[in-house]
Amino acid sequence: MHTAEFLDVDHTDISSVLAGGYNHPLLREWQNERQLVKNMLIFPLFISDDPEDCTAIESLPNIKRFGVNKLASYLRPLVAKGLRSVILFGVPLKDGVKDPIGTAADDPNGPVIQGIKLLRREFPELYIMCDVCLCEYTSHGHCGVLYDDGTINRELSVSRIAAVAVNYAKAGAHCVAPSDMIDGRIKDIKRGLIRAGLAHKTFVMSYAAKFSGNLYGPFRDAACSAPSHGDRKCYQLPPGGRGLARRALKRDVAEGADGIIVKPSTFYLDIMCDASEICRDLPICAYHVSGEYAMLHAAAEKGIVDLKTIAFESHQGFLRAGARLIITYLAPEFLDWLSE
Ligand SMILES: NCC(=O)CCC(=O)O
Ligand SMILES: [Zn+2]
Ligand SMILES: [Zn+2]
Repeated sequence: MHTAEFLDVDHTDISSVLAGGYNHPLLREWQNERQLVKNMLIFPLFISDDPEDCTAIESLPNIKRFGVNKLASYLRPLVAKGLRSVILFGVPLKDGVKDPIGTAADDPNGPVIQGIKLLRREFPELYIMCDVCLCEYTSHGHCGVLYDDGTINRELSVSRIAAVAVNYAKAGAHCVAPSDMIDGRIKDIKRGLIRAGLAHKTFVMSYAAKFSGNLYGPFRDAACSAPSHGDRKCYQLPPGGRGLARRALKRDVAEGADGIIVKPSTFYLDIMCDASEICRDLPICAYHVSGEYAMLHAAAEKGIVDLKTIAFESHQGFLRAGARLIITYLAPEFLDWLSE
């Protein structure tokens, strides 16, 4: 019979042995440059203008759209489990509320302003962020105000978006997060907040590197915000545009952004890494978007991945790439997993 041999090699190369660095569960935790913890999680909330709304979104498993009367009872158990922050998206459902300039975005009786006030009252410790964009509220579904030829009117868009941001801050939002990607809005929002006497207590979180792509579909179902014509490729970044993202990051830091969002997350880890280098003094936030979330769920349902394992693996990747915060639809699951 053949006898297996062991090769007698010189073992003096001690630096080749890495396993001793992670052979114990505690060591594997020590190897994390950043540990995923509950205070990093920001949970997106869709609030509609039907106060009694409680609608499941088919393409976004486990996520519902709520009216203001249904929000508190849904959130209370999550806050009790350690949820520290939410980001609000308004969804106007009523006929005739959308117009070319997104008037409904900061309607004092609209879902976002009413939602801010309710959450501040019901959950004094909860940090309230507001997505700021016009696309949910414009009749054409674009993120800004348009010229007659359908292109973005930058000046009008930015001044409208800045007004909306200031009105959210006036209503009590702790943080405004403009997601429109129209040039120059950070500067104008910051100036508007200073003029309103709110800049010292309002965090401006810029979606500085938001890429146009195929991952926002379920969100558009939830927020009813698909553009009625054209696409967003002239203001959101092209997926290959790493250089453009670096320029946008530098620009938004120079305009006074307090924090930076990279969106989507999984396919843009190089951008997160760039952001943590370019914006090293600011917290970087990854946005694990609706399409990424829906894909993980679909793969888990098919038995291709285990949801919990893949959730930790993907979100750990964002932290490794430089993110410190994560906007994620998986926040409720993570609150349970991190309590185990
Ligand atoms: N401003 C938010 C989006 O554009 C979409 C996010 C998502 O797909 O989850
Ligand atoms: Zn938008
Ligand atoms: Zn958006």
